[in-house]
Amino acid sequence: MEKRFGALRVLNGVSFTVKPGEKLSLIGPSGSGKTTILRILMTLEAIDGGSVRVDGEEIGASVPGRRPSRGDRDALHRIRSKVGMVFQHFNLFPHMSVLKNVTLGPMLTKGVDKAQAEAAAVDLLTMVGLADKCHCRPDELSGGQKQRVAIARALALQPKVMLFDEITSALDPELVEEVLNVVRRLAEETDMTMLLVTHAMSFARDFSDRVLFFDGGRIVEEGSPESIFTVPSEERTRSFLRKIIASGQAI
Ligand SMILES: Nc1ncnc2c1ncn2[C@@H]1O[C@H](COP(=O)(O)OP(=O)(O)OP(=O)(O)O)[C@@H](O)[C@H]1O
Repeated sequence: MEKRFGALRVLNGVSFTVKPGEKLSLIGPSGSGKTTILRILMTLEAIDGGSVRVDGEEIGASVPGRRPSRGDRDALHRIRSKVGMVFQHFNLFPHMSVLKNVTLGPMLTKGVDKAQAEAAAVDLLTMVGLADKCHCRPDELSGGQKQRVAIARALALQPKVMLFDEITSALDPELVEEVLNVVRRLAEETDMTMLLVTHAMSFARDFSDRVLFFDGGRIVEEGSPESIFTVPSEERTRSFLRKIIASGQAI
């Protein structure tokens, strides 16, 4: 796929396939295009070249000056219904209770009735350890709790693919583990396909079946966590990891 923002070429011939159930991490320097890939998969950004296929649904590049066809819009809609995303800054609805944040999607987009949506939401909130917070509003929660609500909200739509975009970057350090534990459990206990963009290398190493290293809008190297983190073959990967280690982060 290709992606530009104005004159800036953000993704340049990026091509990869993710197997059903695979846990994939996207790592690389700031600005290398990782978040843009997740936003494309979530249908929040259009591509300028190539195509994207999610669970058999394909979308092609947008054509300047041409409105997307009905078929393109339907494919976008079907892809969106298969993909859930958790963002760095939670993006909860601030004026709604935690429970409503989780029930709204299934009720609006899947026509699930209120009682059923609430029962499912309580189960999910229990799973993320927040059953006692159902009637709180987001501003009454810590960052870690908000992020766990955001995970429950994405799961409520029963996605086949979950995208996690730097979900601990906005958290105080002591809250990071409570969120990562939820992701760890999902990775271990479900067969969802999961893509993770992260600067937390030791988590990427534990979590992933495979790691893609990006730089300058391209995949520079891909492989198992062991190969990427212990014997990277590309100098750009080695240089990136040296900087991470020099900053004091464990890998
Ligand atoms: N909506 C936008 N308009 C213009 N430029 C954008 C937009 N979104 C992203 N970019 C630019 O695209 C490039 C890639 O951004 P992206 O957020 O995908 O990188 P990233 O690898 O996720 O970086 P980080 O690790 O800092 O989040 C950056 O140069 C960024 O400034």
